[in-house]
Amino acid sequence: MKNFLIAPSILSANFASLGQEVDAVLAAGADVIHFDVMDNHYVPNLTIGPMICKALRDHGVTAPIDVHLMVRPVDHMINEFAKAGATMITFHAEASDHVDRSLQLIKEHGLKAGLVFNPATPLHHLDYVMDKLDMILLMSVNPGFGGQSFIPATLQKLRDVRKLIDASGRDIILEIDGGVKVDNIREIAEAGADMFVAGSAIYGQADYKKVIDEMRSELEKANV
Ligand SMILES: O=C(CO)[C@@H](O)[C@H](O)COP(=O)(O)O
Repeated sequence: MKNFLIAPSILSANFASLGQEVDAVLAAGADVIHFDVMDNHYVPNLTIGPMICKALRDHGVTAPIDVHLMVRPVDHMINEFAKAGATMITFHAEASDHVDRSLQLIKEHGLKAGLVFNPATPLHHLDYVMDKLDMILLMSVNPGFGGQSFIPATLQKLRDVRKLIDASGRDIILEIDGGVKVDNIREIAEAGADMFVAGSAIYGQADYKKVIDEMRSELEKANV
């Protein structure tokens, strides 16, 4: 089976006990912690910053932390999250004045770097930077909130990006975020995704292990 990664989004966790919420999804079999950073400027919501990322590291979290920056500008936050213990950092191309420089900055910190595309953002931002990407994150909802429905047009976009990645010959993770559930994860995998962010589908259930196991068993059936 392909190396699929399941990344619970802590946006849907209980922030009053975040350390335990992260421990619980990792014990339940999650591969990566997805960390949504919103600034009430690039997106109409305000969430968590580098202090919380560092607090999770200090709490003892050793799993990869995937920081999704929904902020404008991005470079200062890249530096702060690198210090705070991020493993990978993605940002929206239109939120950076200098996309190539921001990608380089992430790489200089020794972290995985990626670009994020909103549902209607065209893929031309990939031109000329494929060689600097470790990940590409496609949003399958408009960013800002958990609990939205998967936008079906994203399936074709996944197929298009999968072709670009395969043609590049590079080992770039294709990440999908928004409305991922047990009942659509297989189709999303078949469209080309490797890494699956799921917030409400996991944290909205009492038994995190049961959902993650169900997701994995759907992924095992994927024809890829
Ligand atoms: O970045 C975002 C929203 O902007 C996501 O990471 C959501 O947190 C995903 O939540 P669900 O759609 O899985 O509930």
